[in-house]
Amino acid sequence: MSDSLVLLNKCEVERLLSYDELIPRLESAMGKFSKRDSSEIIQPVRSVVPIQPYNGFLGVMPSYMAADGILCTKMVTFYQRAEGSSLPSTQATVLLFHPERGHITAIMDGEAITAKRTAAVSAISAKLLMPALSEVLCILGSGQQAKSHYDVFTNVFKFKEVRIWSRRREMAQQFVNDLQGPVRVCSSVKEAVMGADLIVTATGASQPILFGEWVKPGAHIAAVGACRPDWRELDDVLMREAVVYVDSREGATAESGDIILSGAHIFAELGEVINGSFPAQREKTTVFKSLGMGIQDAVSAKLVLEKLKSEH
Ligand SMILES: NC(=O)C1=CN([C@@H]2O[C@H](COP(=O)(O)OP(=O)(O)OC[C@H]3O[C@@H](n4cnc5c(N)ncnc54)[C@H](O)[C@@H]3O)[C@@H](O)[C@H]2O)C=CC1
Ligand SMILES: O=C(O)C1=NCCCC1
Repeated sequence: MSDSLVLLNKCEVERLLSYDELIPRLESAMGKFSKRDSSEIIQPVRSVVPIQPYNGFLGVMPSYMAADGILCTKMVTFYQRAEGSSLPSTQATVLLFHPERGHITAIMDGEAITAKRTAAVSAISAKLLMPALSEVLCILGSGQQAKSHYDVFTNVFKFKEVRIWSRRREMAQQFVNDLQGPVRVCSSVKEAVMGADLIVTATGASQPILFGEWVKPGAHIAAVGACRPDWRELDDVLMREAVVYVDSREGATAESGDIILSGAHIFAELGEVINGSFPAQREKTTVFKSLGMGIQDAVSAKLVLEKLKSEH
């Protein structure tokens, strides 16, 4: 393959990015990030431009991973869409640069990267934090993230039961109709989460939808939505009673309404558990508050490019 600019669309990125290869790379990158060695990784907190009239925002997510030779940025927009809108809520493009020369080497779709790397990171949190015997998976939401989370969780783990809830029952039913495996559609969040061992919250909610009183003690919650300082998915009871893990302390304290507004204490970053500097308190109720990190996009994009090059 020559050194010319690589352009990749969503189908190509989806094809080239496998969870098997992505998960170990994300674990390694998050472990390194949590060591805070700026000669290894530079990743500022996401710059966010609110687009108030349309309930959206533009996020810019640069990162530099010196030892891995990755210089990258993602540009992502997120809009709170009306139910049933044909437009995607999350849209993104990832740029890779030549770290030494500074020119752009690849421009690729970031929607598939965002869907897969977010779900893969939640799978890492589940691997470390969900109860040792986890039989019931519950997903709240039926959009892009719900789908990628369903895919990775049912591939990596074995559940006896999978449940889904979505604001409109027909959206949850549609989600299930498009799948192979058995999934129970639930009529309320309470019905969906009671007794669940692993709960994924992947909604566009800005007010709490998941209440601590419904959550089984010891369950693990991978909280993916509510990525603005005034948005919530989880209530104060859950946030204060659970052991809270985050992807980045700086990101979580700047962007997570669930953390900022509840006053919850952040116990550790996932990377600190991966490093062994903080324990995985699997026997307790745990929340992993995910906001998304530039380095997750960077290692995903690098993997996509490596896979492409290996085919030529
Ligand atoms: N942590 C991370 O790294 C990332 C987080 N996200 C966040 O994940 C969430 C889901 O994103 P996508 O799946 O791309 O969006 P989507 O639009 O495809 O799906 C959103 C789902 O949330 C539901 N929903 C919307 N408003 C709701 C409300 N008020 N109450 C209950 N349910 C509601 C919709 O019915 C839909 O099922 C968003 O909050 C997004 O910002 C997205 C990308 C990465
Ligand atoms: O990390 C990301 O990418 C995103 N996080 C929050 C919502 C928009 C996309």
